[in-house]
Amino acid sequence: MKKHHEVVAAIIQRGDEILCLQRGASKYDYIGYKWEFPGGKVEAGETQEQALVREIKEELALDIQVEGPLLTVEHEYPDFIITMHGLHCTTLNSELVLHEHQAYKWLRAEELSTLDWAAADVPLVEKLQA
Ligand SMILES: Nc1nc2c([nH]c(=O)n2[C@@H]2O[C@H](COP(=O)(O)OP(=O)(O)OP(=O)(O)O)[C@@H](O)[C@H]2O)c(=O)[nH]1
Repeated sequence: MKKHHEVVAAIIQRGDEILCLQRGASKYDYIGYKWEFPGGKVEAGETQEQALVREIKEELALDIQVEGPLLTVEHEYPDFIITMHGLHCTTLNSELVLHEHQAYKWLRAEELSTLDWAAADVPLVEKLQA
């Protein structure tokens, strides 16, 4: 049976721009170099909000405030399944450091579709553009 992960993803808004991150190489080629929203797996005993604040601090050295839900997506990849909660966030500081990703962009909602998104993110991008 495929592993199932609960994932949180931050839609971080700064003015009218949203933070997009590019992953590096991955053992799964369908994820490597894809664009995604910052975040990661919820660990045992954590709330979605706690997991997201922790992940964004680890990945970007950024302090965020979680504002509320955008959309939850369930997506089956060839090797695992994720339930991903996309949450609207704002930043408390704007200087970020890339600890785990290879690139970032701040884009307006209408520009998001210029990137090659991880498949699970497509519904989030569509909702942001609706
Ligand atoms: N953070 C994040 N993960 C996403 C997004 N879309 C998407 O398919 N994922 C997938 O969800 C999973 C999240 O795991 P992760 O690797 O970022 O999280 P983590 O740091 O807790 O995991 P690790 O410690 O195993 O590396 C990955 O398989 C990732 O490819 C997204 O927009 N943001």
